[in-house]
Amino acid sequence: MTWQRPVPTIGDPTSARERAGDPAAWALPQDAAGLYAVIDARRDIRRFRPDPIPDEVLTRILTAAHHAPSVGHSQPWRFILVTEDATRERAEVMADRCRLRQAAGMDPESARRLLDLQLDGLREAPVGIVVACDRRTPPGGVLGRATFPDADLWSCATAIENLWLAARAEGLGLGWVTLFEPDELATMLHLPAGVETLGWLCVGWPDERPPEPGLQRAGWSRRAPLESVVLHERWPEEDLASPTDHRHAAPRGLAVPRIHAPSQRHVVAARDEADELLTPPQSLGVLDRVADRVSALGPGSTAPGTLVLVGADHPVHVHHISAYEQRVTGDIMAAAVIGEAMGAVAARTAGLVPVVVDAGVLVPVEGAIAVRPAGRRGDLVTDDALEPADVALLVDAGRALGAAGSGTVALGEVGVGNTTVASALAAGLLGLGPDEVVGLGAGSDAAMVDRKRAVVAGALARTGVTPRTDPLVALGCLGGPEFAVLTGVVLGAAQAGRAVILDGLAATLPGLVAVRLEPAVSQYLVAGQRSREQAHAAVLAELGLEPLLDLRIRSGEGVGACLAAGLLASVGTIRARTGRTAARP
Ligand SMILES: Cc1cc2ncn([C@H]3O[C@H](COP(=O)(O)O)[C@@H](O)[C@H]3O)c2cc1C
Ligand SMILES: O=C(O)c1cccnc1
Repeated sequence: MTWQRPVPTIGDPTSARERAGDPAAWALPQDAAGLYAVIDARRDIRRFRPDPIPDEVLTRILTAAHHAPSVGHSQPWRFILVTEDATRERAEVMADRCRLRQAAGMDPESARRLLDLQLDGLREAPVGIVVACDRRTPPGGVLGRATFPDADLWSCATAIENLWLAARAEGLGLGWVTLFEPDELATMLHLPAGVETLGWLCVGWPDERPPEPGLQRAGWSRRAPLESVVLHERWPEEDLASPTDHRHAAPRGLAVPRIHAPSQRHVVAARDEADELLTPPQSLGVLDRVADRVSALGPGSTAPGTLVLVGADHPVHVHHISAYEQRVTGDIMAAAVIGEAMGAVAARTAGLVPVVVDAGVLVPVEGAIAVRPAGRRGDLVTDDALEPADVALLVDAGRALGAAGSGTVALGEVGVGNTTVASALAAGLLGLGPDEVVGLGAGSDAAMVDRKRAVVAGALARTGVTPRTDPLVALGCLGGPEFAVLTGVVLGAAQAGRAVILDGLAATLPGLVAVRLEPAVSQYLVAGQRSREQAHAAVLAELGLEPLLDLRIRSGEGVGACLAAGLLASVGTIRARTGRTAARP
């Protein structure tokens, strides 16, 4: 039956249905015209009347500044109000010194114009507002600053713009002066280390009412046409110095057909639908985020599909980097064929069909799909893992496997010694050192961990793989057959519109390789779990994925991915069966 929608009494009362019905209803039509008029009429004011600014007006414009956006809501701005004559006079002297110094380095015409610029506002304006940014919180501690450490300064700049527009609406003039040595200004105002200024704002009743920007009227510069600053899709080719100017060189080698992310329309539709359930929006947390993304792939996309379990042996085993003999790989694969390996059992338990692929197990696995490399196999330290032709072949075979079937695709791997391979590949793809990637695998002791690190270091030194290396080349140098086949599985599944559920480290790296080849693949990836392997967290972070399970799983074989697939399927069922709500009649 249909239930009345529970409307929250706090926060956002609107429903997805209302928002879909009138996406523009958030507008403030009665205010928009005024806002545009103020933006248009804002000027940099350099001449001021000495009349005081009423306190309530000053408070209003400072409030507008304080309501600016800030990175991670850090509110790093500080507004130092300067009214003492002595300080304002010293500031003017400081600015004059800078002006002369800067003019000395200019051509005579530009210098003359700079010298003609009015700076008297520093002394004339009744209030100086020095905007300072308190940068003493380390960037990593502020949401959004770890990646853009200067975002705190930009936040302060947005506060200045708010202040400026509010001042203009009040009829006040504002001039932003940056002709200072920042340290000199900071010293004068006793700013502590770690607090930076963005300059001095002269604020007061204007003694000029310029209809156009002063520098434009003075012939200094003109407003560029809008078309010259709005670019479409990417930086124009003709402006790049050389083809190698691209920061991300297109991967060469295998031609990969383009994969498209699900359309934004479908993503929003999936979220709209979830919003009508008789539960608070996004109440299932990470599961809801993942289910929204997967549901956008179409009906049945959260249903359990297949576990593609790929096994291979590794020449790197000669370096004594696994606690187990190589023949274990074949045993586990044989058990998988008859449904007794843990991964195969986990798949069946979650309603997934196991597909067992022999990608180069020492002794061929009877009953498995054979996709075995034909060429040389190397130990990473003295030779590449795979020849390029085999990489291409294995990726292509994986593609077909990923595309076959419906519902989710879970990734699984078996390969004694492959956590060493996975660590080397992770180090190459992420630019990390051996200490940051090597983990315990199926059970290493300290001496074995040391050998694993030495192998990774040797492999990196020999191949020189970096995050810029063509990812397929990296697979050949540092990967292995199961990594190549699973990369193809990811590409094929994404192309077929199926969600891919990643497992542990070795069954997550193929997701990263595929994303490097085709960025849109990321929209199809689900992190099933975060395993115990050291590098796994870094790889998931690079993919921007939050795992569904974080249980220190170290089974490999796709067990974690299958458990997560079951969870995701449950969420699909829960969503399908939970009552729908409607707006109040
Ligand atoms: C009985 C057994 C079953 C496994 N199933 C998966 N793995 C897991 O451990 C192996 C990688 O660890 P390392 O790099 O330390 O050798 C891979 O086969 C992986 O899937 C297994 C390991 C063992 C021993
Ligand atoms: O991270 C994993 O998936 C893992 C860890 C140990 C052994 N095999 C796999």
